[in-house]
Amino acid sequence: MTRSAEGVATDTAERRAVVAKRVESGSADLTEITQLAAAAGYDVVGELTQTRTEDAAFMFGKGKVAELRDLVRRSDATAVIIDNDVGPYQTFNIGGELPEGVEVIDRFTLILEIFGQRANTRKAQLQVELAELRYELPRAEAKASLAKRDERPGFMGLGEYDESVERDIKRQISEIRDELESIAAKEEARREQRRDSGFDLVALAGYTNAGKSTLMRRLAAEIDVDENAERHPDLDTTAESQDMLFTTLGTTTRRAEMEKRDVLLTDTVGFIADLPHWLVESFESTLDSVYRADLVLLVVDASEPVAEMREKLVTSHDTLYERNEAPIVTVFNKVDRLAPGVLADKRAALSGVAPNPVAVSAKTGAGVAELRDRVEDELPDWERERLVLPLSDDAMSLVSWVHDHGHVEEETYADDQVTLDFEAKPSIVARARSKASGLAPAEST
Ligand SMILES: Nc1nc2c(ncn2[C@@H]2O[C@H](COP(=O)(O)OP(=O)(O)OP(=O)(O)O)[C@@H](O)[C@H]2O)c(=O)[nH]1
Ligand SMILES: [Mg+2]
Repeated sequence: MTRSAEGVATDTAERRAVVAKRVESGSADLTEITQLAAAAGYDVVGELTQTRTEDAAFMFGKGKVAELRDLVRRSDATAVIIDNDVGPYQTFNIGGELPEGVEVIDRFTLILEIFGQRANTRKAQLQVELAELRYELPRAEAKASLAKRDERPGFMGLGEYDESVERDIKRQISEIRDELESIAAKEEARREQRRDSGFDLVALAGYTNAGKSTLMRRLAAEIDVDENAERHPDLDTTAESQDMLFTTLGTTTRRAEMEKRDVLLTDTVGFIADLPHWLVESFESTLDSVYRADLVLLVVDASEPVAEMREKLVTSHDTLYERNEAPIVTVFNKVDRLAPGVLADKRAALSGVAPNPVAVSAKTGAGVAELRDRVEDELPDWERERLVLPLSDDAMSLVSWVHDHGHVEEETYADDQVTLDFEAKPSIVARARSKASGLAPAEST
């Protein structure tokens, strides 16, 4: 795939990359790194793979590096993207063999580059910065020890300088952590406030490109953004969809169109396999809206081969396992791309990792009604309550409050009282009861 990146960044016209990968055995698969390169705005102009044990100095064999240099020259590439965990020395050594000015990028710096381009909220920017600093820290340490070892005069000063760089990085990391924590606390308060208003919080999770944002738009009702956007920056009408990895980085929340329940749906950043722990940790709080939801919809692309679906389901479950508190419903998306009969086979093959999935096409809308029903079924049960209220202004505002926060089954008016039969979340029922008990009896006229 050599997709040019319209709309990603303006200065990407001149970005051409050779993608390369080393594996210990078997043959290297460049599909994902090529997609990531495209997502970052590179034209992939060459490919190179090698099956061999790791070379300590160059990652690849020396001959392979020479081949890489020729390929870079021929294709006029501006960068080499390596789908391995390339050490700082290896990066330096490979760079030294390449034409002047050609960048050496590994899988993680590439992902960081994508995140950096997409980060459009303070939180996302802080997370990218944090990940960059955590990537830099061991490299600064390596440089400092190199400088110390080096006996050439004049390098002593550099050694001391680099230790101060290290201290500086650590200080910045701790400042960013503090700010992220305070953002997380605000978000938690906002979730609680939304719950108090009677909303159930449903989060979309899953591997990048599974179709979360497309499904979100299917399920969502239009909301008045002008009114809400400023107060809640995550209430956004546009959760972009593109056939690209990591289209969505920040979280977007919209109200879902449901029969009974008031649901707020949050779209989140996609998962991806094989991320180093420091990168996952830097983005941990992005997933708070998943971990702290009332229900999680785990979306998988059902048009992919079973083996890939299984791997992605396992990765997703691993990511959720530690911290997730909510029930999970698996959604098989893109069923419009499946030949008849294939869906049943995939369901059977994956029943161990995806029991009872809902099959949908976010694109055509097939199965979406069933998904809505399933969401309402799986959300924590509502309580039934009957309140008898006087006919006063205060009681009338309680009646409309109950309408806003629950589902009124029956509302019967008699001469001097109204009977309200309704269902709502337990916390809402409790509040309605306490409001009702505080009402003065109706004044007789
Ligand atoms: N055929 C088909 N394509 C779909 C369907 N749902 C989504 N897509 C396509 O799949 C691609 C990815 O969709 P997105 O909604 O951006 O996926 P995402 O999970 O939000 O991806 P990230 O934001 O990168 O994590 C887009 O090209 C969509 O048009 C579907 O039901 N059928
Ligand atoms: Mg998305």
